[in-house]
Amino acid sequence: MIRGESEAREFVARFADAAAIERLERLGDALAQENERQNLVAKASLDSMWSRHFADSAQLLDHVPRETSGPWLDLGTGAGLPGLVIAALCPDLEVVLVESRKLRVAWLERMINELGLANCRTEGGRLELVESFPAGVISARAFAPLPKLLRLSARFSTERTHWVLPKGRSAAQEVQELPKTLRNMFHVEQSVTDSEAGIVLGRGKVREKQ
Ligand SMILES: C[S@@+](CC[C@H](N)C(=O)[O-])C[C@H]1O[C@@H](n2cnc3c(N)ncnc32)[C@H](O)[C@@H]1O
Repeated sequence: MIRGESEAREFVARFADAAAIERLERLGDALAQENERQNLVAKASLDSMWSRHFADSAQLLDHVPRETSGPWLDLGTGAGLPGLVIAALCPDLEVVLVESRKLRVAWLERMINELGLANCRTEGGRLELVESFPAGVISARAFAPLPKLLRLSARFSTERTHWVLPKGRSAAQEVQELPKTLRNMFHVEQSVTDSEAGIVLGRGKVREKQ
């Protein structure tokens, strides 16, 4: 379990080179500033940016095989979590950020430009209106209850899709409440940033009609 900001930095550094860590430093500074204009993350979390946000996002990489090809589809990216952090850490991986709120989309696009993330793009608008494509990975943090999340994103999944869904303290219960066929597809691993939080993990195609 990660305790404190310096452990969180060390944890994130496992996944990336110095240039990527520098990108996250810049992202952290910009996020703190932007948070004064729009409410991107809880104010109280700004002092623990690395543990609450960056390590919390980066840990998803431990659940996706290195050879996985993209695109990595992040639903309801908001402040950039986890999708923008993943894009900053993995410049060779194509990452698509879906976000419906205009101000947040503008923030994400500004950061993609400022950090020079040629591997990352936004789909500004509601997920329901985004044209389907086969996603290598689907992630979503604090986006929607699991049944709704799966219903809205099923059409992007294939037999090869990895699902990495940080779900906080409700993870096990949300999986338990899924219909049996879906329940068998998913399991929960403990988060390294919060001992009571879980990440819902799975592989494969979710049918659009459940
Ligand atoms: C609670 S925030 C979480 C943001 C970020 N993932 C995080 O963990 O900090 C949920 C985000 O999903 C976006 N959102 C909600 N419904 C959406 C939809 N149908 N399509 C695209 N974005 C959506 C919201 O605008 C919001 O930014």
